[in-house]
Amino acid sequence: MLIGHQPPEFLLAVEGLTVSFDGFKAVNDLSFYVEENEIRVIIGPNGAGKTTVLDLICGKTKATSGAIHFRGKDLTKMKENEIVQAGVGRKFQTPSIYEDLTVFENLEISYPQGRSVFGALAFQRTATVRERVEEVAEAIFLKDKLGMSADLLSHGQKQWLEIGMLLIQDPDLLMLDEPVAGMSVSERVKTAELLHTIIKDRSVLVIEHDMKFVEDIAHKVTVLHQGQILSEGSMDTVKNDPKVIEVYLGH
Ligand SMILES: Nc1ncnc2c1ncn2[C@@H]1O[C@H](COP(=O)(O)OP(=O)(O)OP(=O)(O)O)[C@@H](O)[C@H]1O
Repeated sequence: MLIGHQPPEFLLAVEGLTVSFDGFKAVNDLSFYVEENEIRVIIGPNGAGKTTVLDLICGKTKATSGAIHFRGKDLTKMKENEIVQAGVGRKFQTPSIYEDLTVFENLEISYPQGRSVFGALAFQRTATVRERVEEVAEAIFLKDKLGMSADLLSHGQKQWLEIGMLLIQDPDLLMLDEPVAGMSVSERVKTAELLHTIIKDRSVLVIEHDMKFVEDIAHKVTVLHQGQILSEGSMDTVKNDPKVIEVYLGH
């Protein structure tokens, strides 16, 4: 080894990850590495294993073999709640916000301190919590909607609110499954802006089919096919890769 040469520091190192469902390998000996402050996008045809990869990272699905290193821990050995505590936040495709609460209350109950033994809603509204709620609301473009009942938000605003509910927990890795599905063009542009702002303090792993959006956000793209990497690199590299055109982009 060269003197003074440091191995690169990855926030997330997925190594040899495999999961079999009744003998079918949905993810097959997969390895990829995400750096600090990186926006990584996973693309690929239907059934490629994209959602399963996020399920494995957040502990919803248990790996058959392989490792997922995150901040010195192997996530494959941890329970879902421990993985959240370790700093991994995951947003699913459908927003799961509390429709009958206001935007403020949705953010407030997601503040980590809210999950105390006294119950999520009973804790005191400290100045710190209010400040943090306002800061997050501003980032997700909902500062002027804090008092609004969440059921009155547009679909895109509900998606942002859910991202906000994860951001308030300050995860080091935020995983988003098709965050701009169903959003208007202007909402997509603002979501790209939001992701570029929030990676100052974290990395983001996104599954997405909207290639314009991928182009706007991705530092690096991983193309999955049949549970394995078909191609990886910059958007330019992967979109000009004949293998990617053949199995995905050409359709
Ligand atoms: N719990 C499970 N049991 C059995 N098979 C599963 C399970 N979860 C996923 N699969 C299968 O694994 C494969 C990969 O599914 P996955 O949802 O990860 O694909 P995807 O790339 O996210 O697809 P899409 O773009 O359609 O969401 C599919 O063939 C799916 O049917």
